[in-house]
Amino acid sequence: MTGAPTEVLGREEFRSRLESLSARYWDDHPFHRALHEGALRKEDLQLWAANRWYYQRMLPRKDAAILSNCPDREVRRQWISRVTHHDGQPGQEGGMDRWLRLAEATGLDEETVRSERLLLPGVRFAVDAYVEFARCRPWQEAVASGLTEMFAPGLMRRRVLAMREHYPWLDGGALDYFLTRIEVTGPEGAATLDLVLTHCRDRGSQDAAVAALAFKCEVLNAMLDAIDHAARRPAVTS
Ligand SMILES: O=C(O)c1cc(C(=O)O)c2c(n1)C(=O)C(=O)c1cc(C(=O)O)[nH]c1-2
Repeated sequence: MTGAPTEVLGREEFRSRLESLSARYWDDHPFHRALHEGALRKEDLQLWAANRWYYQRMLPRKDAAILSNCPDREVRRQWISRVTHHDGQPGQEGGMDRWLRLAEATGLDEETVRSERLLLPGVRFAVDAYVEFARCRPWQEAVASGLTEMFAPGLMRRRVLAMREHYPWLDGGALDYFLTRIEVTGPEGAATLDLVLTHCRDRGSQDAAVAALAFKCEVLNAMLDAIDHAARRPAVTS
């Protein structure tokens, strides 16, 4: 017999296929390595912060797209906190504000970040592809694409330690974005995994979930490729 396998994966096998994609995560990307080794110049940090701003800004819209595609009330009740985490509740600060604080600590002013003058085309294309994926694909796949969060807590912890050590000129509130995310990302990643394991019930949707997570790893790496390329560009001498 030929064709794709159709046997449904057991929960543990499905989980381990998803987790095996940690090998394609962006933790070990050369730009992250340089960031964590203290090898970045101030202007590289600025470029990184200004470009990741676009990711941060689009995350709640990505999550709102998932909500709009999801017919399951219980899932929507659970998912909506991702929108409010980044946007903030009325009158309160959200993740986007904390990211702006980090960007300002690198020496950028808020207007420069918000104007997106420093936004690289490669980062825009990658982030837009992620949001478009959430708009167009079944909600289970879009949720699965967010599973990179399973891999994020350790990376964020390492980053906070490394940034304190190597970039001590960043002021006190600069790392609040990551300190807040570290608390949230672990439980969110576990809840997302449970949703995917529960709601992808046939082999087709299980394979699609694995492919969605691989796609998301590509989105993240494409962002850093673009930033790394721009940051390391040698100065023009003539
Ligand atoms: O700093 C990081 O390395 C990192 C990675 C990721 C990720 O793995 O997608 C997210 C975040 N941070 C993050 O702060 C965040 O809010 C977030 C949301 C999502 C998502 O796909 O919905 N990923 C991530």
